[in-house]
Amino acid sequence: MTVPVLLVAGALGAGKTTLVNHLLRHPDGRRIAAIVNDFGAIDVDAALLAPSADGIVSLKNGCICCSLQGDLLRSLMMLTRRRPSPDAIIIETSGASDPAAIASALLDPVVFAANPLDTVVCVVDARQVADRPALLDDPLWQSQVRAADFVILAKVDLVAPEELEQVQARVAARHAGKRTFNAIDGAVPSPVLFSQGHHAPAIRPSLRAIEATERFETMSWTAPLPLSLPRFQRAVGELSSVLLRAKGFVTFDHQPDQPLVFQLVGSRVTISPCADTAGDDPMNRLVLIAEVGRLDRSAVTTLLDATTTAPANRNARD
Ligand SMILES: Nc1nc2c(ncn2[C@@H]2O[C@H](COP(=O)(O)OP(=O)(O)OP(=O)(O)O)[C@@H](O)[C@H]2O)c(=O)[nH]1
Repeated sequence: MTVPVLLVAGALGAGKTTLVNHLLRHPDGRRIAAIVNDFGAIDVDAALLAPSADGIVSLKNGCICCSLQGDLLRSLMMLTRRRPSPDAIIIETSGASDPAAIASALLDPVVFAANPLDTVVCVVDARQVADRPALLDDPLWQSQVRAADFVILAKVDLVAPEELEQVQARVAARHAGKRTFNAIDGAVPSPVLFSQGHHAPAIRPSLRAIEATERFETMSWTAPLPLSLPRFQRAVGELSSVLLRAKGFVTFDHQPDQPLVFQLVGSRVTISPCADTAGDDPMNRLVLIAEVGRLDRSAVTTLLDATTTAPANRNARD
């Protein structure tokens, strides 16, 4: 039994989970399984994925390009053996992953025979590139785009038409001939991503795979009590200059029954309602990611702990 693989790469917060969710919600008759890789210790992406998927495996607390490669290959084998077997398996890399390293593992002849690498896509946040074009020259971003057959320019709803043209021109200038597709909320026609025949993807392994742990560090924060919204907003304001990415679930004291999804990408924050979160998990759980050396863990913990409405903080001013 062979089950082809779609590899979804892209920087932290680019819009990978949103794209995978779109594909799971619009499977066009395919049974699609997914393997998601969160760099942090808390399972945020798996919790945000459509329950309709034909199997989801979450590999967390490391990168499938380095420390979790064995787990990735075991998960692929496990999903392939499911009955009925999936028609396709999507692998969503963590934003810290170098897809070239994952692709070379997948191009191993034994793995390829069972799980041919069908397509590699790189999701690029069009808003981030419009704001900071130099990101395209970052070695990890370059490696992610270079490894891809297609670039998905995500969040095009957040850029003006002339900005979008500039972003497209910048990608083309650095990666001549690379085909790009625009996406809003991950909406890309699935036939583009699931090709009929398998082909050699555009992988050129980088000279040296970029080790995620050399570049990024992550910490988790949890709290069992609701948070004060103004205090949390202030804390996030203070942290946003240090953080590259943060995500997770929060609950505020004025709406203690409404779990919310918290997302921070660069300096952009969104908080949106969440249908459900896992029953026994703490009501607030966040993963925070920054460049190595920039996270003062105890200061961040103290700052965030002070946003809870725990008795010790009740007298703090909002
Ligand atoms: N406005 C807008 N927001 C988007 C779009 N796509 C994704 N987002 C938002 O961008 C944030 C990050 O999206 P994710 O899909 O979680 O990004 P990711 O690449 O999976 O993030 P990591 O796995 O943490 O690297 C979320 O708040 C999304 O709702 C889009 O097309 N338009």
